[in-house]
Amino acid sequence: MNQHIDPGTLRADDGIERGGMLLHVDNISLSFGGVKAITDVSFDVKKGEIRAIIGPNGAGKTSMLNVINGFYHPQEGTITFRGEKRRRMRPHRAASQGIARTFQNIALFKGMTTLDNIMTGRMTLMKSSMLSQAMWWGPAHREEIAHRETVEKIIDFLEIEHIRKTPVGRLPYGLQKRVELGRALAADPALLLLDEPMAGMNLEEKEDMSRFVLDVNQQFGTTIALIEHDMGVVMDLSDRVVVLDYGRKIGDGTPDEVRNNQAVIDAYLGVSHE
Ligand SMILES: Nc1ncnc2c1ncn2[C@@H]1O[C@H](COP(=O)(O)OP(=O)(O)OP(=O)(O)O)[C@@H](O)[C@H]1O
Repeated sequence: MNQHIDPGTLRADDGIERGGMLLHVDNISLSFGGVKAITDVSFDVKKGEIRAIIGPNGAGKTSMLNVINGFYHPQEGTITFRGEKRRRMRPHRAASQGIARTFQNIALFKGMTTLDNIMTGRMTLMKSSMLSQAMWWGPAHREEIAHRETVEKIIDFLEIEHIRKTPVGRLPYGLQKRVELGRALAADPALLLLDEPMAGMNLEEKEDMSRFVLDVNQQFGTTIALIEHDMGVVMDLSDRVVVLDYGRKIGDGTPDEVRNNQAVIDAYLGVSHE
């Protein structure tokens, strides 16, 4: 059984009510040379919800996550996060503002243990200087103990105590994905971006991961935006779904609304756009 984590150990309340607007994506367009990855896309993410971004291959989903976390800078449009309209910024700023993400291809330190990988997720929250951290001195010592406690709670929550000392490169794929979720969670995100969290998983691993994503959302109250190809998972997990096709938004609504949207059905059946 999952241990309940006291949200008080996590990020301070940002004043946005559950259901209030956490993120606005407004009229975003992004090109790479002549390739238009995203064209005039707008949507929002409400605090506390699970928001899926779906669409066929090459629809612009990963590009959109990269715009949200500051990795790509769109030519047009604006991102407003927690009421603040963003100017150009780097991903580490997004992390310190409370946006964390996982990647399509796992991006963990393979030679490091589960515990150390998850600990790296707390780096952006560490206040003591690099020097005092390196010397394990005074405030740095106390700070590390506090961070370590939170990391241990995350390890309990994700039921990975048995692999806490195992180098992640030795773990099966499904567990590596879970460690990556743990590392993102350790950053104490206000918005958690998951890029295909179930990709490459077998049915049992998918069920486990779905349960953890739901538990993170419900027990931590973390807002989640996820890309996922498995429609069963998307329809089960999400509160609302935005659908992209060839870089444009073609649908937006509850899973039922999206399922019955003719443009979405056509896109998935490969109906011509000419
Ligand atoms: N760094 C880049 N340089 C050039 N083109 C890019 C770059 N990133 C994405 N693209 C192009 O932008 C378009 C959208 O790609 P993106 O990876 O965002 O789609 P996706 O919906 O995530 O696809 P998939 O489901 O296959 O991962 C594609 O045509 C892709 O080739």
